[in-house]
Amino acid sequence: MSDTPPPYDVHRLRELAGELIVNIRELAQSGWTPATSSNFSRRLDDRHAAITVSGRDKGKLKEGDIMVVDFDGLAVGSDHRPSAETLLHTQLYRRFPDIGCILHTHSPTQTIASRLFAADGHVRLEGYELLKAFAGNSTHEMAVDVPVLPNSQDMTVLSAQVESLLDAGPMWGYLIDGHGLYAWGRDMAEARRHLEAFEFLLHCELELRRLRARH
Ligand SMILES: CSCCC(=O)C(=O)COP(=O)(O)O
Ligand SMILES: [Zn+2]
Repeated sequence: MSDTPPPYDVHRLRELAGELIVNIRELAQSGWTPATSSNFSRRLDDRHAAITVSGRDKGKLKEGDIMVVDFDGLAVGSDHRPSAETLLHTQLYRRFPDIGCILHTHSPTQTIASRLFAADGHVRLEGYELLKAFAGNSTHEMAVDVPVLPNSQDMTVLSAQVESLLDAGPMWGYLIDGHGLYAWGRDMAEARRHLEAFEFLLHCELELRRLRARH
């Protein structure tokens, strides 16, 4: 065992791991994390994040299923493999000091919407009261275009696409085609609010599409 203390606050890590586990279990119970999919993280400090270990059943997470990475995506003080999508988390923590929590889920609604709207490159959410759930919005009289990125197993490809989108304007999340949704916020409460707003609004768009196709 090493005598060198870890380069992060161990008490803060335990606190954040507890919060992650409670929230991830709730999301798993909603059916948003099938077949070990999805990954989740919290900023620990200005160089480290707590993130889920790759491949774990998100409905049965324990404290040992949360590990620490630096903002290069390298494991810190752990032999586990961090989420395969770690780079998509660390790029946001690096770029935005205000982001404290990132949630990535694979709900049926998110995945179906990503397929249906992939050709458009975005899903337009317009005129909904729930747009006010996104931090900084105070009216329904606006539109939010949720980007839909082509999927890739190469995280450098995906993260480069995300960087270009972030250069273009403010975002609260994005879809990846045939894959799922990324959403984030200052803390867990804000990230959950954004995630749940996306889920609700995407569901509305899918239902509207279904109903309009009948008439
Ligand atoms: C069987 S899920 C495929 C990988 C994925 O999309 C995901 O969200 C989970 O990957 P992780 O390495 O974070 O477990
Ligand atoms: Zn995924």
